[in-house]
Amino acid sequence: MAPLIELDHINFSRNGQNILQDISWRVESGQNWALIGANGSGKTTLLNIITGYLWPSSGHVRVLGQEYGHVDLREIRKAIGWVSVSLGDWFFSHHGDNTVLQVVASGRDSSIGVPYRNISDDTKNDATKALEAVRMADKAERAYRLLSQGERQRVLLARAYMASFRLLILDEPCTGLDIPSREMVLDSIERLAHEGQIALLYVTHHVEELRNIFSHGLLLDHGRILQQGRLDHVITNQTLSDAFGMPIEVQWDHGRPWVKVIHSTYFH
Ligand SMILES: Nc1ncnc2c1ncn2[C@@H]1O[C@H](COP(=O)(O)OP(=O)(O)OP(=O)(O)O)[C@@H](O)[C@H]1O
Repeated sequence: MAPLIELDHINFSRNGQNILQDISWRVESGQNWALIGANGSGKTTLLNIITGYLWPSSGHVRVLGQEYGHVDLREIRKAIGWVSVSLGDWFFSHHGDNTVLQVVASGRDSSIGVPYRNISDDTKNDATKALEAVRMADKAERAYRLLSQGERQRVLLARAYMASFRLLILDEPCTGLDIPSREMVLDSIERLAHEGQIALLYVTHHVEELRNIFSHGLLLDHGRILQQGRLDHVITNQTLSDAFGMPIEVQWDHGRPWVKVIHSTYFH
């Protein structure tokens, strides 16, 4: 089977600034990747190239076996989900009065619009199962706007269950969450990883969010790949200290990395 993502020597510059440099990366199906990097390291730019919203200055992009430039991007995008806090905000402002069930059901055709009526019984049943998977079934009839930030993220994950995505981008889904809310979102992601046939691409600068469902990592530093491969090779004292520009120590616990800043000379 063709790799889900193949990037060959991607460069991207804007206004004379090299934002991404010489990025070569393959994501095979069956792998879940973490995309890690400090603020401004190029993560969002890379995601926009993968989803065809930005065009690289040079290099080749193939996604789901299709070479960009020779493919209908709308078809590719139907196979790629992108869950982010901004998507949650968008639903809040455009469809906040809809019920949680309606928002989840709208994932069935991967459209951004929400079907207000005429949800078939099959879709309703599937949406209810998806809500059970993220432990939100009891709030199915509640208006989406009444949910907390963490609940919103779990509803968007349930919505992603409904679509037949092959690749799901989880773009800093724990932003703004307290510890229990974060762990509940991570529980939902873990269930999605175990139950779904979806490859996950988890974007973060908080490596302690990476539970052991993530097999591989790509670490960006100022638009270049600092390290890629198995997650435990990518997240090390050395690589994180280099990427974040301060001394960091990693401790692994049940396949999950936790970080400690060694001393705070950085800001002095
Ligand atoms: N259109 C553009 N024109 C000029 N510079 C840009 C453009 N888009 C992004 N940049 C710059 O490219 C760099 C990478 O930005 P990007 O948003 O990809 O980083 P990021 O890793 O997603 O950051 P964050 O974690 O803060 O979201 C930044 O320095 C940003 O200012």
